[in-house]
Amino acid sequence: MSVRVVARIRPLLKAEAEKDQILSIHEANNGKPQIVKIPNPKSQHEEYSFNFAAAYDATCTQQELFDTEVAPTIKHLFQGFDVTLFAYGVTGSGKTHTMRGGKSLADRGMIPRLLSNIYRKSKALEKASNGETSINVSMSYYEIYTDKVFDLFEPPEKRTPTGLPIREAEGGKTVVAGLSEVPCSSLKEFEILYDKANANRSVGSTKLNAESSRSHAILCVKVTISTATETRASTICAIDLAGSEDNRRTGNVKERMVESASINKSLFVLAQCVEAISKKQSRIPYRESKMTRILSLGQNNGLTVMILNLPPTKAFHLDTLSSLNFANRTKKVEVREIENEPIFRGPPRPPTAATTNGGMARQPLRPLNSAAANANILANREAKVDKEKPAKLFSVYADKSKTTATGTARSIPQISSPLKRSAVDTLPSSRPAKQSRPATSNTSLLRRGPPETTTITKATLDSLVEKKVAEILAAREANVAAPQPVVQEQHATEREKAISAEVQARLDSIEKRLEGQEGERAEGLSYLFMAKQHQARGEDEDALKMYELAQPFFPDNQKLERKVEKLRAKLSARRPPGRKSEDEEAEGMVETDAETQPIRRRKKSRRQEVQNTDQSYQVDDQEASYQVDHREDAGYSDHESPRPRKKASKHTTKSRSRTAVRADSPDPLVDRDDQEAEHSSTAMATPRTQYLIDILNLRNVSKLKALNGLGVKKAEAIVQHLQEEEDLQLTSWHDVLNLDVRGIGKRSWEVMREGVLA
Ligand SMILES: Nc1ncnc2c1ncn2[C@@H]1O[C@H](COP(=O)(O)OP(=O)(O)OP(=O)(O)O)[C@@H](O)[C@H]1O
Repeated sequence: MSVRVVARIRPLLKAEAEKDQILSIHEANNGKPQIVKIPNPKSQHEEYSFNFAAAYDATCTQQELFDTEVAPTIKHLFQGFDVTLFAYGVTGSGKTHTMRGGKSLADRGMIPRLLSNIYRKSKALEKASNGETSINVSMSYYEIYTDKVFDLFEPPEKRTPTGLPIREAEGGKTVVAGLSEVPCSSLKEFEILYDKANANRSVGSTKLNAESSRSHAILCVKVTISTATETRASTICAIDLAGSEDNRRTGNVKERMVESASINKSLFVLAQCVEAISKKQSRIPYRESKMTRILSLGQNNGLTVMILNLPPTKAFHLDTLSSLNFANRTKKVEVREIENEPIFRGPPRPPTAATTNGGMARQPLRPLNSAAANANILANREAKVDKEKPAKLFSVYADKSKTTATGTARSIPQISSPLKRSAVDTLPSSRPAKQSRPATSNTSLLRRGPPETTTITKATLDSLVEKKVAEILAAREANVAAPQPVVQEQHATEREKAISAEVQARLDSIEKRLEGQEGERAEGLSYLFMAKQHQARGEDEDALKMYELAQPFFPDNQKLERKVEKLRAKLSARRPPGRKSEDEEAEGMVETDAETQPIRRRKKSRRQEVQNTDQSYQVDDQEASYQVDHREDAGYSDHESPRPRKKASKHTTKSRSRTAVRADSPDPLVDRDDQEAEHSSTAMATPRTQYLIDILNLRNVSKLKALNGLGVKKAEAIVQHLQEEEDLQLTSWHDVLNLDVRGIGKRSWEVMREGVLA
């Protein structure tokens, strides 16, 4: 099934005038309001039509939106399906209002209403089953701020600068390691917890929104239903994305610009992912931003609902058009509806450290041997007895149940992830997903049991660490999960069980180093992405600022230095720059830099096409989509909101392949014609190059074989060559090209590199 996309137009704000409204909602052929119309910014008498699953105008209340869009998903949640609910839109369009809402009963957003509903349904089910069914609710809440993940249940002062690492888990899911998961058994508890966590969220003031979210916030609510025979857990994730921003209008200062660059970059990558999915491309660039890795749109299982928030006025004209185009593509993204499997109970066995630890957000349940399942159930029971159940108080919502005392967020027991290895690690957990954790935590960094007392030699330690690093690199290379716990549980050997705290500490430090480097580089790359976007729109001053911000991250990059010099010269030669007209912005093509010329040519010819099809703005879904996509190609792909560059169908082969390389490259520094930047021995390796280097340094035939265009013989020849040069450690692309392996030339290395993330 596809992502359900619904549009919501927010009401006019005080400072906005009625005459400036540009959006209207219309009925589709089925008589339901589903169509959003917006004028062509260049020709007001023309309109574009976008057809969604539903469209809500400014009169839509929070209750109405919840009843029609969110409440139906709760049924699926209780049936064992995961659900993703996310709000998308430009800054100030109403995302936070929709998801979190205000304090009054009527203003409450989707999230508090969702929780209210979950608790109400849980109580009804428990009651109807005469106590045979028990339902536990727990949650994690985190933000992605400047491409780093922070636990919102932790106070900001406890944050580490690099944030929490994210990892691939089973089934391609992405999980955040070290995240708190907090049991929360009543609406009142939730309110306290949620308010406190929201106070930790990064919010700032811009000219477009006094309380602008500077981060993407992700709340994951896990509902675990246990009966006498089985336990099943499913998760609903409610995501309030930060909005894209036009920094000429936000009035952002340097700090805000940094946040903005990161927000825009992640949304840009999201748009690229959606485009790649809708075009059924083999490579979806999820990995280029943490938000897209976590959201994994199109990779996640379960229902996905996107609420497209739209500001009604023409001040946001181009942004709104961009959002509508994005949403139009998103509705074509297919998601798999896969039920989380229950865990059946079997003969009991005592709980082990691993079965009472482990567990991460959105971890799917997997069938297990009954012993493992039972161990956890036993642990759950014990946990229940031990745990002081927080008192409940319902007063605000329509929930029927009544309780008396209130708890505070502090009093809520907080189960920290096993990855943190805190004191609570030894506590039994109520999380059934942990049943699927291995009894031994030896072969994956995702699992960490309490320190074993067994002593092992330094050589063993080194070999274990090496093995672990090799696994991480292999998992990255193949873009798949690390070896799976269930299998490991069955095949664990005694020696592996002896992994000690010392090994874990060393692994931690290696991981931290890797994550830290990636984080810094990602930040630098986000400036480059922004710079490129600005430059493509002819916003040279902003582009220069972004390039300058990127410079410290790429200190020896001559290509970047040349760009900065060139832009400075261009700007100083220019008269004082005036603001461009909206028409020019829509064209987005005032740039004279050779780099953007292919796009300018493309747009011109496409604009021509639009002229020929202008008369047919159809309401019909298919046609509307076609028209929109078609027109979007005609010149709306480069306005404020980040958009991927489009491939042209009417170009020479040369220009097409050039564009394709750009779209495909994760690194703006390595456009095909710019590769000298990487060929320099001092340049930083791009992610793909780095992966290739890592694999080569491992000297592992099977990992090399997995790369594109490389047969066994060549892989063996490379490894043999590297083994002969025992001390050789490759550090750059230049080193790779200098390898003198028979039959492997520059082109072969390039093909291998391209195959790394494909
Ligand atoms: N449906 C609505 N009804 C009433 N007011 C709304 C509605 N939607 C948005 N608003 C108001 O519009 C303003 C901007 O909304 P909000 O902060 O939710 O935007 P946002 O999209 O989350 O922005 P950002 O991305 O900058 O965080 C707020 O003052 C909010 O109260």
